[in-house]
Amino acid sequence: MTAAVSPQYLPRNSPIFSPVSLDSVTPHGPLPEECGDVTSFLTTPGGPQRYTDTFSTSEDEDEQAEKHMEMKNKGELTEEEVADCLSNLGLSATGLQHVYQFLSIPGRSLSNISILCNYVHLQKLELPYNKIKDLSCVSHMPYLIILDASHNELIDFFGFEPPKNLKEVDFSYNQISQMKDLSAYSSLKKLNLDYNHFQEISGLEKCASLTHLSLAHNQISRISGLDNLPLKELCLRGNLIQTIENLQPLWTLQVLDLACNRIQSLSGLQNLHLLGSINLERNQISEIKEATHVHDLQLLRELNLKRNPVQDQPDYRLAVIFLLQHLTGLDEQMVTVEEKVSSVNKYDPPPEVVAARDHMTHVVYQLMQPQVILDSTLPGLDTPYPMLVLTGPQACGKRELAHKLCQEFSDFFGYGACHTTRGPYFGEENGSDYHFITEEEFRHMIHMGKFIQTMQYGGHWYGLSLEAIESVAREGLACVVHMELEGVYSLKKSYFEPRYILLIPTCVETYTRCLRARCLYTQAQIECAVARIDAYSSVNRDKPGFFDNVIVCDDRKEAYQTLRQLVRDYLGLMEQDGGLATTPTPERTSTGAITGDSLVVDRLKEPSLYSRAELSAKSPGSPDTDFPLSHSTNYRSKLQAELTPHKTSAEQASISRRRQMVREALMGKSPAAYSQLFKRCAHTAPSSLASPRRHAGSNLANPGEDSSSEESRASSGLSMRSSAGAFSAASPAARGSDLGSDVGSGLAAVEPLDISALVHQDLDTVRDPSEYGLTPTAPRGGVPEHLSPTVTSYPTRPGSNAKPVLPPIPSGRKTAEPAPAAPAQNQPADG
Ligand SMILES: Nc1ncnc2c1ncn2[C@@H]1O[C@H](COP(=O)(O)OP(=O)(O)OP(=O)(O)O)[C@@H](O)[C@H]1O
Repeated sequence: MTAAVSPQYLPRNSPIFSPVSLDSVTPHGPLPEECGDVTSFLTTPGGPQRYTDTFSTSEDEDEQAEKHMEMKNKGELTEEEVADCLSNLGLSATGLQHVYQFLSIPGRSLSNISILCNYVHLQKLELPYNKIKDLSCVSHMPYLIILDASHNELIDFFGFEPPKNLKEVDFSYNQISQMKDLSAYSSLKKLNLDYNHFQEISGLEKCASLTHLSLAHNQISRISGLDNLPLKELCLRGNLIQTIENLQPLWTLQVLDLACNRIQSLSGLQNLHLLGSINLERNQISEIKEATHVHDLQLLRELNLKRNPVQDQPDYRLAVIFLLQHLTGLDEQMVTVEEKVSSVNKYDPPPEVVAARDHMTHVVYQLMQPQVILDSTLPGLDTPYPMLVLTGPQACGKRELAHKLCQEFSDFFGYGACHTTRGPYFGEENGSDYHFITEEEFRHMIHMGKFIQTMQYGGHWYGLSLEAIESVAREGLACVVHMELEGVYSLKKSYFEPRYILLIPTCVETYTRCLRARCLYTQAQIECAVARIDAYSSVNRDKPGFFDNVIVCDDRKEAYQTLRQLVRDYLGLMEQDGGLATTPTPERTSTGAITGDSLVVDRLKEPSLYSRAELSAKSPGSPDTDFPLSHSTNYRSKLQAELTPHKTSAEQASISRRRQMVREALMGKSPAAYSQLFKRCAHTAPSSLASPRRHAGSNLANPGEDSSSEESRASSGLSMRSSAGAFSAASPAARGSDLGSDVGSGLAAVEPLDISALVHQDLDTVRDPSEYGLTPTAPRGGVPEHLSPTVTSYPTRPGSNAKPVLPPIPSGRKTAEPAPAAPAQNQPADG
C-alpha cells in the first residue's frame, strides 16, 4: 500500500483546485485544539487516496479490489467508496488547505462506517438508506453541520460527541425509542425524528437554537417538553395526541402540523400569534365553533381540517371562512374572494344586504299574492306619499315625540303603528303604540305580503305594514313612524320616500340613565342600545344625506321643540296668537324646507274637507267628488312636496330605473324573475281586475290618476294587492274606464299595459281565487322556503307587561275612531 494523502486535503497548487469556485465553501471556526497541527492530517496513515496513487502495480490493484469486495460484503465503507462520494471542495476550517466538505453515500447497505473517523473536515454527511447502527465516527467530525442518518437501524440517539456547529440532524426512519439530554447540542436548529418509537418528548430544553422539530409518526400521546424552545415549525403528525396542550410558551411557532392525531378541539392555540399554518387533517374535530379558538390569530393563513367530522356540518366551509377571515387556504383549497363575501353576507351581513334581503322578501311575498289593480289612498308614482320617519337608538324618545307630533299637528300627521311580536308594556295600547301580535301571526303577515319592511330587534320582530300607512293616508294625513336604523335601510329600498329624522343622544350618561329609569332593560340590552349610538353617528358621518335632519335628543323637551319647528318649517306653518294659526310663507324657512302656498290656507278654510265621514258620503265617481278630491289631491301633493326630500340626479335616475323595471315586469317584458312571478299570477289577474275594489280611503284618490300611477304603485306593492274585497263585484265599465285611462296616460317611453285580453273577458269566466286555493288569508303555495324569514321564539322581554315604564304616551290619532285592529290570522289586514 502506498503512503497516501487524505483526499479531503488538496495542496493549494493542485491542478484540480483551480477551476472550482470557492464561493460556496462554508467557512467554519478554527480547528479544535485536539486536532493539533493541520498538516498532520495531510499524512494520515492509512488514509484513503483518491488521485495520488500513480505508483501502484496491477498486483496491488487486484489485492485492493479483493479487499474492497470483502469489505463491501460486510457492509463496511471503503476508502474508494468514500473517495467516489466526496464533493464540494472548499477551504478547511483553518483556511490553509482545501478539502472536500460533503460526503453523500446513500443506499449502500452500509453497517460499518468507522472509516469516516478520518474525515475530520466533513461539514455535511449524508448516509440515508443504509444499515448503520453506530454513528460514533461523527465524534471525529468537529466541523459537521448537517447530518442525515435517516432510514438506518439506529437505536441510539446522538451516540457521538457533539460537533460544535451541528445544526441539522435527520434521524428519521430509525428505531430510536428514548430521547436523551441534548443540552450539548446547543447549535441544533433542525431535528427530524420522524418514524421512530418515541413515546415522550424530553431532553430538548436546552436546545436554544432549535427552530424546526419533527416527531411525526411516533407514539407520542402528550405534547410536553417543548417549553421555551424557539420553535418555528413543529410537526407532531401521526401520533396519539388527544389534546393541544403546553404550546402556549412556543410563541414563535409559525407552522404546526398535528395531522393524524386524535384531537377534538383547537383550544390551546389561542396565544400562538405568529402561527401562519395549522394542519389538523384527520383528527376528530366536529364543531365549527372550535375555529373560534384561532380566531384571534391574525397571521393564520392556512388551516387544514380535512377528514374531520366537522366537514359534515352544513355550511362548514363558509362558516369557517367567516370565523377566520384572514385565511387564504382552507383544507388545501384556496379561499376565494367570492367565498369571503358570501360568508360575511351570510353570517354578518352589512345593513345594506340585510335591507335588500328584507325588501326582496316582502316584494316577493307581495307579488306572490293574487294581483289586483286596486285603487289606493296613496298618491301615485310621481307624487310619493308624504311620510316622516323618526329614527334613533332604542328609547331615545322617538316614539314619544312621534305621538306628540301627531297630537299637535293632528290635521297633518297620523301615527303609523307598526306590528310587533313583543308583549305590550304597561300603558301601551294595542293599535295605538303597536299592533301586538304573536310570532305566528307575524309570520303569516309576512307570507301574505303585508309588510313593507321588518326587522328583528332584541329578540322580537317589528314590521311596518302597508295597511298601517294606508290607514293614516285614508284620513288624509301624512304618516309618522319610528324605527331603528335597519328599518330605515330597508324602507329606503322601498318605493316610499319619507323624510328621515335622526334623534341622537350625545350624552351617554343621560341616555343610559333614561334607559335604566324605564326598568325594562337588562344591562346587556342597555349596553347594546348605547353601542348603537355609534352606528347611527357613523352612518350620519359617512353617508351625508342619509338622514334629512339630525336632532340631539338629550333633552326631550328641547328635542321636541326642534322637531316641532322643523315640521312647521316643512309645512310652512307660522305661529300666531291663537296657537295653531298658520300662514303660508312662500320662502324657504330656517330649516331649508320649502314652505307651502295655499296648502295651509286650504286646510284652515275647510277643516272638515278631508274628514273621512264626509268623503265617504260622496260616492266615487260622482261629480261631487271632484271638488273635494281635487282639493284632497292638491293638499296631498303639496304636503308631499313639503315632506319629500329633493333627489339628486343620480337618485332620480336610480328610482326611474327601478320603476321602469317593474313597469316592464307588469307588461310582460320583464327580466326572468319578474315574469316568473307574474306568470304564476296570470290566472288570478282577470278576476282581480274584474272587480277593482275601492276601499274606504279610495275616495281620497285622484280620479284623474291614471294607470301609470296604479302600475307604479303596484310596482311598489302598494296597489297590486290581495284582499277579500278585491274580488267583489264592480262594473266592467268602471273597469274599462279605469284601464282605458291607463293606456292614455303619459308614461313616456313605456309601453302601456296590454289589458285588452283582460277587459274583454266575460265575468262568468272570472273565478274566485279560493278555487285555486288562493284565499287572501292562506299563504300562497310555491313560496320558496328559503325566502321565508325564520321567526324564532324568544322568551318574553324582561319586564314586559309587568312594570309601569313608559310615561303615558299621548295619543296622536286624529279621530276617536278605534285603532285598526291587528290583522288576525284569518283576516286580511287590508280588508
Ligand atoms: N318596523 C320597525 N322597524 C324597525 N325598527 C322598529 C320598527 N318598529 C319599532 N322599531 C324600533 O325597535 C326598537 C324597539 O322597539 P320597542 O318599542 O320595543 O322599544 P322601546 O324600548 O319601547 O323603545 P322606543 O321608545 O324607542 O320605542 C325601537 O327603537 C323602535 O323604534
